[in-house]
Amino acid sequence: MDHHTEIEIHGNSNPIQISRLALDIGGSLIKLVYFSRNSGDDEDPLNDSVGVSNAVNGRLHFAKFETTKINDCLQFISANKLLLGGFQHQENFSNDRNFIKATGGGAYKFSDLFKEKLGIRLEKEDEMDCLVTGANFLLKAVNHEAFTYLNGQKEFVQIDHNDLYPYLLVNIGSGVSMIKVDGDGKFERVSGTSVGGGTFWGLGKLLTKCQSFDELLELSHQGNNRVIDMLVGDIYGGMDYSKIGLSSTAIASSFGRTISNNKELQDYKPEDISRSLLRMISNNIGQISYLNALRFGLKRIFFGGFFIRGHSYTLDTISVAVHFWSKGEAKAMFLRHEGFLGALGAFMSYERHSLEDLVVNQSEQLQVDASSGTDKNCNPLKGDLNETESIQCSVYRA
Ligand SMILES: Nc1ncnc2c1ncn2[C@@H]1O[C@H](COP(=O)(O)OP(=O)(O)O)[C@@H](O)[C@H]1O
Ligand SMILES: CC(C)(COP(=O)(O)O)[C@@H](O)C(=O)NCCC(=O)O
Repeated sequence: MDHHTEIEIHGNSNPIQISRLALDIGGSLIKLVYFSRNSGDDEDPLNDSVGVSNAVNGRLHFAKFETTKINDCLQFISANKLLLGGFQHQENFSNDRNFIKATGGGAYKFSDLFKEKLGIRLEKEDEMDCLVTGANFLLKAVNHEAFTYLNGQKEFVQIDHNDLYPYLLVNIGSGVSMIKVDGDGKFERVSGTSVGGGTFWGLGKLLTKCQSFDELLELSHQGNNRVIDMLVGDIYGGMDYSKIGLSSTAIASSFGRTISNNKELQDYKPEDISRSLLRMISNNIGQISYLNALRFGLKRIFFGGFFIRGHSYTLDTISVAVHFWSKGEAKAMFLRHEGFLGALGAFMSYERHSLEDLVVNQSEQLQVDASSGTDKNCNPLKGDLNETESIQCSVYRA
C-alpha cells in the first residue's frame, strides 16, 4: 500500500451505517474507504454540543493499492479485519456483513476472487453514480476540500451549498469521464476520453523505463518540455503568431521537436519526456473539459481522479488550459480527496439517504497552509494526502 489517510468522524450509531468498508476497483488502482471506531468515544463532549446521544466517533480511513497487486489488498482487508468495519463491538451494528459495497470495473472483474479469498460478496454500485455522490459529499461536507491553482498558488474555495450546481465533474482515472452534475443523484455523463492517467503512466513507463508512477511524476518535475515539444517559435523563426493569439513559447506540437533531430529515444532525458507527456495529457484534458463546460454553459469544473496526485505541474497545466481556452470565464477546481470520489460514493450507498441525513460539522480545518508555494509532488501541502494528515468532522443526524 502506498497511500493511507483518514477523516475523523463523530456520528450517530443509530441507523446510520457508517461502520463500513467500501471499494472502488479501477483500471489502475483499488481505493478503500473504511470506518474505525474511536475507543472511549462515548465521552466525547461533542455529543452534547450537537445534541445527539449514542454517537459513534471514529475515523474514516482512505487507502489505495495498485489493481495489479489485488492480493495485497485482500491481505490488507483480512489482516485489518476490515470486513468487521474495524469495530471491536460488532454486536452494536447490524449483521449483514456478507457483502461489501464496491464500484468500478473491478467490482465485476474480481467478484469471484473476493468470494473465493474472503468469502464476501461485492454488491455493485454504478461508478458514475458513486463519483457524483462522492464529489457532492466532499464539496458539501468537508471544508477546504476544493481549491484552485493559479500562478503556483493554491487557494481553497468556499463552496456555497445553494449555488453548487450545475458543475462539470472530470474524473481523471485510467481513462477520463466528464459528468454534468445538476444535483444529488442528478447527472449525465456527457463525454470522456481514453487519453487519461493510464496513458500517462503507460506511455511514460514505455518511454522512460520508470518503475513506478511516483518516479515518473518526480522525473517530470525536473524535466524541460522545450527539448521535446515543438513550439510556435520553432516554426515561426522565434516570433509569436500574434494574429491568432499564439506566443512563440506556446506548444505548437507536443513531441513535435523529436522528428527534426537525428536522435533516438535514449538520446532524450527521461525527465524531459515525462514532462512533455504530462503536459500533453493535462493540456488535452483541460481543453476537452473546457469544451464540454462550454457545451452546457458550465462555469465550474471540478477535477478528480488519481492522475492529478496534487502534483503542481499537473494542477498548473490543467488550470492554465481551462483559463486560456475559456478566456478566464471558466474555473478549474481540484479536490483534495481527488482519487476517492468513487469509493466514498460506494461508502455512502450503504445508506441511500445518507447525504441528506448527515450533517458534517467541521471542527477543525486542515493542518496545512493552504497557499504554500513549495513545489513538491505528492506533498500534502499540494493536495495529495498522506498518513499524518486528517480532517476532523462531526457527523450526526440533522
Ligand atoms: N501509485 C500509482 N500507481 C499507478 N497509477 C497511479 C498511482 N498514483 C497515481 N496514479 C495515476 O492515477 C491513475 C488512476 O487513477 P484512479 O482515479 O485511481 O483511476 P482508476 O479508477 O482507473 O484506477 C493512473 O492511471 C495513474 O495515472
Ligand atoms: C471506462 C471508464 C469509465 C472506467 O473508469 P476508470 O477505471 O478509468 O476510472 C473510464 O476509463 C472512461 O471513462 N474512459 C473513457 C472512455 C471514453 O469515453 O472514450
